[in-house]
Amino acid sequence: MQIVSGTEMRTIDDMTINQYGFEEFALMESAGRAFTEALCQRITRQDRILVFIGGGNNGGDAVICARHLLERGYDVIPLLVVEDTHFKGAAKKHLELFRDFGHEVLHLSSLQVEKSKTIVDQTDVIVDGMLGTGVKGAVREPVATMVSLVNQAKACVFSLDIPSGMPADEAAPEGFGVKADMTITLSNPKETFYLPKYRLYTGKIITVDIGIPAKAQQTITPGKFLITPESVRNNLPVRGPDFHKGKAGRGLLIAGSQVMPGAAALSGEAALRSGAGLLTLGIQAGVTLPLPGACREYMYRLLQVDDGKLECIPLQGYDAVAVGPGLGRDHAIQWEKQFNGYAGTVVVDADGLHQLKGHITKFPLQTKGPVVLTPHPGEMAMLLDCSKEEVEGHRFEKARELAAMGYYVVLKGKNTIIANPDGSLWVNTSGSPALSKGGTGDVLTGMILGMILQGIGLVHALKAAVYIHGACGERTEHVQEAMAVTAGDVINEIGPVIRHLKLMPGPLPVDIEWETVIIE
Ligand SMILES: NC(=O)C1=CN([C@@H]2O[C@H](COP(=O)(O)OP(=O)(O)OC[C@H]3O[C@@H](n4cnc5c(N)ncnc54)[C@H](OP(=O)(O)O)[C@@H]3O)[C@@H](O)[C@H]2O)[C@@H](O)CC1
Ligand SMILES: [K+]
Repeated sequence: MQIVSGTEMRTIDDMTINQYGFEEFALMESAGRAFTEALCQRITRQDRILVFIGGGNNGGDAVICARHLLERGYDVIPLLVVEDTHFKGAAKKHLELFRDFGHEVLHLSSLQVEKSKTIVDQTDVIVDGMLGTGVKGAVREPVATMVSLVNQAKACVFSLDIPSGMPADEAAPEGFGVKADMTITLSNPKETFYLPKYRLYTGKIITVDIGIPAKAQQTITPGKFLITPESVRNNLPVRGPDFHKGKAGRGLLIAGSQVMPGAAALSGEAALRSGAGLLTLGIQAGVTLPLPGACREYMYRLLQVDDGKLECIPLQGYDAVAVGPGLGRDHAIQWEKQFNGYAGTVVVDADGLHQLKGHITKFPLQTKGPVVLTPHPGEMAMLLDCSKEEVEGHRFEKARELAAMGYYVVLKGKNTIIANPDGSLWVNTSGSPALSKGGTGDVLTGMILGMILQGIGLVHALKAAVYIHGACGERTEHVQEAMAVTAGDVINEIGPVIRHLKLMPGPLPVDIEWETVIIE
C-alpha cells in the first residue's frame, strides 16, 4: 500500500479529476461514503454523534458523512466551524444538497464556547472533519479552540482523513492537532502518520478505498509503501523436498569484542534462526562467547589485531557479510582492503557504522555488491552530521539522503524505514515497546543476514527481517510484560512468527534457488 504526502495526494487527485475525467463531486461522495461505512462498523445506533465540519474539502467529506448517518437513522449534530461563505466547489454543492434533503446544520458562530462545550460533553462519538490535508500553518481560531475541546472530550474521536491541524507533509512545520482514537484515512495513509512527533495524534489507522485509479497513484515515483504481512509472506523463502543447506547461503558475521561478546552471539543465533545455511563468526582472538550453548552451530574465524587494525578475512565463498554488532571501535576495520571488489552483500551495523563514517561516500564504489546500513536515529545523525531530532522529524528525507549515496538503508525505530538507493521506501508497521532493550538491534542484523542468504532478493529480505523482527516483539508480549522481554526472547519467537505467516491463506511461491555470487 502506497504512503503519500499531502502534496502527492493533491497530485493524485488532480490526475484523477483532470486527466481521467472523474467528477470532483462524485469523488467527494465516494470519499464521504467510504469513511461513513468504516465508521458505522465501529459505532452503535445509541451513540450521540457530533460531526465537526470545516470549510474545505475535508468539511465537504464531513457533510456527506453527516448526511449518510442521518439517512441511516443515527442521532447526529452537524456543526459548521466556519460560515457558509467559506464553502466552494464540490463541498459547497454537497452542503446545498444536504439542505435540499431537509437537513439542518448548526453554526459554531451562533454558539457560545460554553454551549459548544456542553454539546461536546454530551457526545459519544466525534467525527473530526474540520481540517484535512489542506491545512496551512498553525491552526487558527475558532478551529484551535474546537481542537482543544475535542482533545478534552471523553467521546470517541474519529478523524476524517487526518487529525485536524496535523500536517500531511513531513517537510511542513510541526502542527498542533486533534488527538484521535482512530483515523479513517482516504485512499492512502499520509506520511506524517509514521513520524514520532505525530504518534499520539492518529490513534489506530484505517485506510479506505475511495476509487482513485491505480494509474493515478503510480505517477508518484519513487514511491513509499507500507510493508504488509501479505507481501512478506508471499516472498518468504520456501524449502522443497530437495532442499539442502547450500541453497540457504554461506554467511560471515564479523562481530563481538571483549566487552560485547553477547552481540555476536545474539546476531549469529538470529541469522541461523532466520534460515541461514552456514554461518561463520569472525571474532577477535581471545574473546570468550558467553553463551556456548547458543553458539555451537557457528564456524569460527579468529581475527588477530595488528597495529590497531583488524585482520582481513578472505571473502571467497561468502554470499553475504554482516559487520559491526558489538565490534567496538578500537580495532579498525580495513574497509578498502577487506571489501574491495566483493560482489556479495555487505550489511553494516552498530560500531561498524561508526567505523564506516570516514569512508561513507567512497564505500559503495569499493564493493561490487549492494551495501546495507542499519542505523538507529542516533547513528543516522552521526552518519549525516545532523542532530537526532532532525533525523526523527524528517525520517523519510534522511533515509533517502543516505540511500542516495548508494546504500540500502534500514533506519530503525518505531516504523522502521527501508530505503532503496533509487529513493523507493518501505515503512514497517509491526513492532512493540518490548523491543526497546539492548541487543534487539543485534538480533535484527542477524535476521537481515539470514534472510539475505536465502536469495529471495535484497529488498524482500530486508522487508521480511524488519517485519518479522517487529512481529516477534509483539508476540513476546502475549506471555510476558514488555519490560521483561530480552533480545534472546525475541530470537525465540522468530520460528513461530515465520510459521504463523506461512499459515496465512493463499499459495506460497515455489522453492527458491540460491544465485551463487561470483567473486572476482
Ligand atoms: N484524497 C482524496 O482523494 C480526496 C480528498 N478529499 C478531502 O479533501 C481534503 C483536502 O481538502 P482541501 O485541500 O480543501 O483542504 P482542507 O484540509 O479541507 O483545508 C482547507 C480549509 O481549511 C482552512 N484552513 C487551512 N489552514 C488552516 C489553519 N491553519 N487554521 C484554520 N483553518 C485553516 C482553509 O481556510 P482558508 O485558509 O481558505 O481560509 C480551508 O477552509 C482531504 O483531507 C480529504 O478530506 C475528498 O474530498 C476528495 C478526494
Ligand atoms: K480531519
